[in-house]
Amino acid sequence: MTAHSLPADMIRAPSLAGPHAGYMPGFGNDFETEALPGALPQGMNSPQKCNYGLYGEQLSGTAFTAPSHENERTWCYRIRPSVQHTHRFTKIDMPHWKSAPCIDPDILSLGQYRWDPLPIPDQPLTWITGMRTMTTAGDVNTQVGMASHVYLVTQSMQDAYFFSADSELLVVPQEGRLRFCTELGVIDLEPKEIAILPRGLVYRVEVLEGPARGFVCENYGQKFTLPGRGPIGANCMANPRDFKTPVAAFEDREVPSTVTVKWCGQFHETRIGHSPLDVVAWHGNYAPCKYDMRTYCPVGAILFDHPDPSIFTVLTAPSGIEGTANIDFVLFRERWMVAENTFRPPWYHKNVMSELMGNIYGQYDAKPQGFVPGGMSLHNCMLPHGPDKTAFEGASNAELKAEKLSDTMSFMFETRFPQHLTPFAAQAGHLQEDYIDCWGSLVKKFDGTPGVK
Ligand SMILES: O=C(O)Cc1cc(O)ccc1O
Ligand SMILES: [Fe+2]
Repeated sequence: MTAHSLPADMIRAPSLAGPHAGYMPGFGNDFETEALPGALPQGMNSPQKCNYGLYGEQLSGTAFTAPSHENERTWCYRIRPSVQHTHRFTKIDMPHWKSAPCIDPDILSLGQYRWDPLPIPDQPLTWITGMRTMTTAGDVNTQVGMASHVYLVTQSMQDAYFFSADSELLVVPQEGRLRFCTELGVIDLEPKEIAILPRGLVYRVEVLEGPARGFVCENYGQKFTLPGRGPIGANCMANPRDFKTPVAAFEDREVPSTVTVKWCGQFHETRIGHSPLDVVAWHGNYAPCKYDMRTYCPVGAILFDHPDPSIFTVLTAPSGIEGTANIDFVLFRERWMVAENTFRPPWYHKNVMSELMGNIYGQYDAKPQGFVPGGMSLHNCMLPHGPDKTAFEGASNAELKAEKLSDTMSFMFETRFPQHLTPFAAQAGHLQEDYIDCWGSLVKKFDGTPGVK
């Protein structure tokens, strides 16, 4: 038997050309792809015998009976069925990867918080051991809410694989380049891109350029989807064709390996004698993808006022309450500011939703200092926030000519649930103890007399 190891001997479907040869365009499309000719059954899912001696297996991402437009599943044709990749589990400790509910009565999550970038430590850290949970919200057992993490990765996973039964992972790199070798193909990821790794998908993470740091939104609930654009129409914001799903690629490798599974907030390990990335062909709409945020087409104020930041939603994960997301992923990227007679930065705000922000690069308009690349902030449910003193005074007195906000990319994970700080986030040396002082020097201008102050 020949051994095909990823990425050196990666087997690609030969039919795709162009700059994205390893990827297929579209969001949630019904894709089909095969790494060996004729491996994918045509016209049916379950032939009596599959070509190449492959096993047919369905991966269900939604309930069988979910409405057709939301129903997601993928048919995999693989060297071994998954039951041979995951059995006889042993519980293992992963002390820094927490799940909701993770509420410590001694930790005050009520507040506005900001963190400097997490320093990358000297010790070797993989995708699993390098995950540092900052906040949790909702409940992993009832499949509502989310967790936010920072990943610090210095080492590739070797003969080691992972899947989360708890969650879909939205990955937002900030530094370094990673390769996700998944059951359904290979995704290379770098800053300015994001990836979505579906619940249950098995993968290994390699470091292409390290160290790697970034943010993860772990979504316990319904899958991320594109927001409705309403009157904006059929174009702009995130366009479906800019999402890229990898073509089929497989490994036929017989080596002692481990599979780590996250299940109901706990970690378990299973030992097997081969690579589980053995899907030779697949078809369906439940698959990983990546998206280049430079293709996000922002729509905003072209005459006056500052619209709600929901105008910049890239992806939304519904909660079951219409218009009230389990999670919105919102992008603040470079754009023109042209609004007349307007205070242009984000306004002061109290929000029923809780807002966790991260800076990928550059300067965020509401916080010219302190919110730095790799840093994060949390404005929890109904906790006031807004421009700091410098941003307020600057924007209140600026000449309102057309201005390009260049060299800037920040994002927000916004959830309907309060977010609770983990012990790590509350005690970390990179927590900025003086964050709230950024509003302390805002002066009272009101003196009872009319007129612009
Ligand atoms: O800066 C923030 O915290 C997020 C935010 C963005 C925006 O455009 C309006 C309000 C708001 O809170
Ligand atoms: Fe806000």
